Amino acid sequence: MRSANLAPAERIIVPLDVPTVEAAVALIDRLPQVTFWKVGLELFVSSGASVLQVLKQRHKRIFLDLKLHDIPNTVAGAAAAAARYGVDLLTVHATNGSAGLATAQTAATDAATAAGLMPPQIIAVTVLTSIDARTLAFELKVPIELPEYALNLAMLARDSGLAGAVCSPQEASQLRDVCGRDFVLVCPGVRPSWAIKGDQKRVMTPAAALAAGADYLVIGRPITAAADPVAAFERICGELELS
Ligand SMILES: O=c1ccn([C@@H]2O[C@H](COP(=O)(O)O)[C@@H](O)[C@H]2O)c(=O)[nH]1
Repeated sequence: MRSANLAPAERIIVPLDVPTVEAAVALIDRLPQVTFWKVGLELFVSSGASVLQVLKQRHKRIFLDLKLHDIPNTVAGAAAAAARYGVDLLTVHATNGSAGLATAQTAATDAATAAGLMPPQIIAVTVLTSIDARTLAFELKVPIELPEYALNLAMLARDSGLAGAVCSPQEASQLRDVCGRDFVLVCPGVRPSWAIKGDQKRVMTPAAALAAGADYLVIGRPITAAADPVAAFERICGELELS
């Protein structure tokens, strides 16, 4: 999934972080200009896969953000099941290690091919954007600097055959330089200057994130929790077009 010729609006992935499929459909229909939606843990756990069908019917691209993390056999089974839904992107944690990452990609590719579908691009979550350097060092006891740790995890994903990584835009430039132009970088932790950070710790503005090398920006609450989500989405697109 090369992203070279995409318009700014096509680079924005909006998460459906809502508790019911009805709320998800309302959001999808309120924002017809959004081409790429993310289904994450809240909606998938509450409502299962039905929303994926809704998105398919509306010809939307789908990022299934389940952040799979388990032993290789279990991750492979879940990745294969996800691939049979015909999703475009799927997440696993890079900390699965190389065996789990490689098995997930193979299982997803085999399952999609057997079903006559395009295989999903599997991308590895490096360091959650809600984690700051202090938490990484003092709670998680990771003994190297956060940017170096994120880079190591991205390289592990690349060397295990994955298509890309999820990272903070603060690490995007370094990951782009090392992992190459074709490695897909998906960045949450994106906040326009006028939005609040909430629980996100390692943030950048949308324009700065794209300039740093992100292919896709995951932008949720600044759009979905805005009084006028359509105006918020258009404002971000306008800022990206000016940059
Ligand atoms: O490191 C990560 C990985 C995934 N996410 C997901 O992205 C969105 C961000 O939503 P906002 O409302 O823009 O904060 C959310 O669905 C997370 O699960 C992330 O934030 N950080």
